[in-house]
Formats: sequence, structure tokens, C-alpha cells
Amino acid sequence: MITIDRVSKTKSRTRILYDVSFEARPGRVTGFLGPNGAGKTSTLRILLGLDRPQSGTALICGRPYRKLDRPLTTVGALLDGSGAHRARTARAHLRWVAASNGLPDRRADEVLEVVGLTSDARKRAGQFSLGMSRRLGLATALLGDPEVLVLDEPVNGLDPAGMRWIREFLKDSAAEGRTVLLSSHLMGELAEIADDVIVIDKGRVVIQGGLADVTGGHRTLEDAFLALTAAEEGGSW
Ligand SMILES: Nc1ncnc2c1ncn2[C@@H]1O[C@H](COP(=O)(O)OP(=O)(O)OP(=O)(O)O)[C@@H](O)[C@H]1O
Repeated sequence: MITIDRVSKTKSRTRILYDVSFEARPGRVTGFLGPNGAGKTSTLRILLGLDRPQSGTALICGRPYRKLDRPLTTVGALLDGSGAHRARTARAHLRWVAASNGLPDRRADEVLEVVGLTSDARKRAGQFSLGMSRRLGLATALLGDPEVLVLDEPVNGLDPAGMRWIREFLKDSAAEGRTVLLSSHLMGELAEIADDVIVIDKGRVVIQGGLADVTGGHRTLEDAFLALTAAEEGGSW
């Protein structure tokens, strides 16, 4: 469960988040949708304890990230890149992260298998393609078998097969009872996978609810969003 309650943030004297509130529930894929610069990454960074809000709270399973002990066992996150040092092999990277969270070495091989990287375990992260790096990042997020997954633009730049793989993976994760929160600026992509949708624009949540409710009487989620924001300044989707 993820609970964001009236989170506000100012950066360089500019307000970038205004009382952002939403929930992401277990067993569901929640899509956090908005154009470039809407505030998605800023919100996720606060949720993951990488930044502090001026006001409001962001909780994972009822606690702020910083209060989780062995956080990897509660939440797995995928932000930019895989997080692995270029010179480290995939397996060495995973073993290192596992050890830092008190997890056994064998988890490295288990998660490599889950993401389909077993045959690349001895390759250095610097030799990985974008799709492989994304899989390695996901493997890292899964090390602690967390009940919550948070992913920032996980399909960005992936080829259709990679996109489909992540989509299926996240759906299966939610079906197993996990809370899955993913951000995207790709409405079509989110419409394929999300059960619930939160739309953010210029730092404010403009609508949230089940996918069908948010799409409402509109043909697509994109039409719904454009109608909501009256296509201010043309947007940048
Ligand atoms: N360090 C900073 N100083 C000032 N403004 C910032 C800073 N970091 C982010 N911002 C601003 O905050 C707003 C939200 O940025 P954020 O990266 O959260 O958006 P986003 O929805 O993730 O966008 P994208 O889809 O482009 O990744 C943007 O207007 C951005 O310019």
C-alpha cells in the first residue's frame, strides 16, 4: 500500500508539487500519468526517501521510506538506469546489493532468472543494452521479494518486445498481490496495463480513479486527459 497525503514541494523557489494526494493499493497496477515536467519523478523521489517534501506525508505500508528497516524487503524501486557500476557484472552487482540488505547470495541468481538474464550474469553492466539494463534494475528491485514496486517510466526507450515483457511482468506482480505504482507520460501504454490511474499536471493531481472512470465518456485516456486540461499550451506527450 502506498499513501501520499497532501505532499507539497518547492524547488529553486518554484512550487513543483501542490498538495498531491493519492493511494496505490495491493493487487492493482496504479498508473501515475502526466506530461513531461508534471511532477511524477519529484513525487516518486519523495516517496522513496530521496527528497523531502515541504509538507505532507508519503508512506509505504504505513511508514515513511526512511523508517523502513531493510527497505528492499518492503519496496523495490526502478528509477533511472540499473544503478549498477559499469565495470561490475550483473551477478556481482546483485550480490553486493543483496549483502547490503542482509539477503542471501542465492537471491542474485533467483532474480536474474526471473528477469531472463541468467545467461548474461557474468556480463559487465556497462555492456548491457537499454533493455537489459532495465531488466537488471528490475532484478535489483526484486531482490528482497518486496510487496511494493515503484517504477519511474519503466518502458521508456524499450522495443515492443521489451515493453510487452515489462507489462506482463507488472500485471503478474499485481496479480500476486503486490502494490505496483508506475509513472509514464505514455497514455496508450498505461491504458493497456493500469487498473487505477492518477493524472498529474503542473504539480497537481487533476483526476484519479479506476481506468474506466477516468476515461469516462471519452474514447481514450488521451482524449480524457486533453479534455481535462483543455490541452493547455499544447502539452508535450
Ligand atoms: N532541482 C530542481 N530545481 C528546480 N526545478 C526543478 C528541479 N527538479 C525538478 N524541477 C522542476 O519540477 C517540475 C517537475 O519535474 P519532474 O521531473 O518531477 O517531472 P516529471 O513529471 O517526472 O517529468 P518527465 O516526464 O519529464 O520526467 C518540472 O517543472 C521541473 O522543471
